[in-house]
Amino acid sequence: MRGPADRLLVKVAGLDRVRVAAVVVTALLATTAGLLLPGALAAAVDAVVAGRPSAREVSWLLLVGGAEIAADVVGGILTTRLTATASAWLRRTLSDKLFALGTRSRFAEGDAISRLTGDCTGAGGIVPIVVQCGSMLIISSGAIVLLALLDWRLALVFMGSIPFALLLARSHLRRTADDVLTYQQVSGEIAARMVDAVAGLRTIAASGTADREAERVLRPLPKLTLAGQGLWRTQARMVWRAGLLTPAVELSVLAAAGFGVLDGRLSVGDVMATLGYVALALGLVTQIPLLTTLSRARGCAERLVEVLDEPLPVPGKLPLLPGDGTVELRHVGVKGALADVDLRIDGGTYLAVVGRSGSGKSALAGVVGGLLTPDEGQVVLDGRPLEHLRPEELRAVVGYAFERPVLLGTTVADAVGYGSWAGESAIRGACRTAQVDEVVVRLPQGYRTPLTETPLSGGEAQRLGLARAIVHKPRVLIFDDATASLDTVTEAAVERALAEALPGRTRVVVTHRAGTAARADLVVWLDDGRIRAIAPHAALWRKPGYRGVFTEDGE
Ligand SMILES: Nc1ncnc2c1ncn2[C@@H]1O[C@H](COP(=O)(O)OP(=O)(O)OP(=O)(O)O)[C@@H](O)[C@H]1O
Repeated sequence: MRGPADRLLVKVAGLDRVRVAAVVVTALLATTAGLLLPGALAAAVDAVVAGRPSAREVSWLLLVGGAEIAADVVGGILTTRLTATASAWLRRTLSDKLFALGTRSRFAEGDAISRLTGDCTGAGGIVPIVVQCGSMLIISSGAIVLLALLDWRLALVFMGSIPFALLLARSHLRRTADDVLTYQQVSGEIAARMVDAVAGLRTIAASGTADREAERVLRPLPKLTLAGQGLWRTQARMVWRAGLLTPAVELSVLAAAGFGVLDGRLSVGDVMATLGYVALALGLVTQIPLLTTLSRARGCAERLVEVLDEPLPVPGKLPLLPGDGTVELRHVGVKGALADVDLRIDGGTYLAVVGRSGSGKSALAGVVGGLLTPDEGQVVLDGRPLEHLRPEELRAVVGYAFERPVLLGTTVADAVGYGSWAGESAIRGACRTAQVDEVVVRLPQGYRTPLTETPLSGGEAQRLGLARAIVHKPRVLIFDDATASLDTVTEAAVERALAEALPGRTRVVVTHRAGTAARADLVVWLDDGRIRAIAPHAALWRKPGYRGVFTEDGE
C-alpha cells in the first residue's frame, strides 16, 4: 500500500465483504471454466476426429461453456451493484465532508460536482477492476501451466514473450498515469467554469457575451485535448505493439505444436487446445488497457482524498450556557477583512452595522454567529467562546438571513423549516412575522407549492429567508443586508412584527439604509475593517463622515 488514495480504495473494497466475496467466487468460477474450455473443446474434437463422438465429451463441453456464461452474467450483475453501492458511499462521505467544510471549502462548485460525480464512480468501480486484473493474471498463468501440461516446450516458447509483455505494461502505465490525472483535473476545471456560467445566465444574456463566455468556459480545452490525445497515443502505441507481439507468439507456439503433432506427441485436438491456451495466456498483453482503468480509479481516489484530507476545526464539546444572547468580540481579526475588533453586544440589543462597501460588515456578521472563524481573537456568546460550543447548539441559537438567500428543500414549507424541524404552525407564524404569509397562501398549493414552481421576486425570497432565520426562535438574529430588496414600509413592518414575536432577541443587522440604522439601539460604524465608532445613529449623524456612508456628503 502506497498512500492515502490506496488506503481509500482498500476501504471502499471492504465496504460490502459479502458481495465482494460473491464477485470473487463468480470470477474464479468464470476463470476456471475459461481455463477448462479449450481442453473440453480438444477432447470433443479428438473424439469426433477419432470417429467416436460421445455424449460425455459434448456434455462436458456444454457444461463448461454454460458455467462460464452463467458466471459472467451473475458476476456482471454483482459488480454493477457493488460499484453502485461503493459510489453511493463515496458520494455520501464526500458530500458530508464538503458540507462540514462549508464556507472554508477551497473547491469551486463545478470542481466539487465533478469530484462528486465522475470521481466517485471511478473510484467506486475499484473492486471489479481489481477482480478483473486478478482473473486475468490467474487465467494467463493457468493457461501457461496447462500449456506446459500439454507439452513443456509450448510453455517455454510462450514464456519467451513475457519480458516483452512486462515492458509493454510498464511503459503503458508510466505514460498514462500523468495524462489520466491531468484529464480529470481539467474536466473539473471546465465543469467549475460551466457552473459559474449557468449561475450567471441572465448577466450573460443581458451583456450579449454568450460567445465570450463559451470561449472562457472552454479555455482549458486544449489542455484536455492534449491529455486526451496523450492517452489515445499511448493506447495506439500499445495496440500496435501488442498487435506485433500477439501473432508472433501465436505463430511460434503453433509452430512448436506442429512439431509436436509431427513427432506424435500431440493430437489435432491438442493443437486446438494450444490455440485456446495461447489466446488465454495472451490476456496478459491484450488486457494491458485494464491498467489504464486501474490508474484512473487511483487518480479518482487521489482527487477524493484531496477533499477528505482537508483539515476541519475540532468541533466544540461544551453546551450553551443560559443567557440573553450577549455577544463579545475580543480583538477579532480576519485577514483582509477585519482588524482588532473589540465589541460587546448586550443581550436584547438591536445593533446596526454600517459602513461603506467593502468595509467588513459581512465579515463582522459572519464572525458574530460563528459562520466565519476569525484568524485572531475570540467571539464569546453568553460567556462561552464559540469554538468551545457544540456546533448544533450554536446553530440552534443563531439565526442568519442573507441578502440573496438560497432556498433549499422541495416545497416552500421545506425552505422555511430548513434545518429546524419546525412544524406547520411555527412555519406559518414565522412567515407572518416576515410579512410573506400572504404571498405564500396565494400560491397554487400554498405552503406545499414546489420551489421549482414558485417564481419569487427578490423581496419575496428575502422574506422567506427571514422566516427561515426566525422560525426556530433563536437567541441571536443576524441579518446581513437581508431586507435590502424590501421597500422601507415593509421593512419597518417586519421589524415591528419581529419585536413583537421575538421580544428581547439580540439583533445584528447589516444595512446601507440610514432609516434602519436610526431604528437600532446602537450603530457600529466600520471603516476599512476597523470600528470607527459605536453610538446611537442620532449621535453619529452629526459626523459628516458618517453621513457620507449613506449620502453623497463628503467627510
Ligand atoms: N471570509 C473572508 N476572509 C477574508 N476576507 C474576506 C472574507 N469575506 C470578505 N472578505 C474581504 O473583506 C473585505 C470586506 O468584505 P465584506 O463582505 O465584509 O464587506 P461589506 O462591508 O459587507 O461590503 P458590502 O457592503 O459591499 O457588502 C473585502 O475586501 C472582502 O474581499
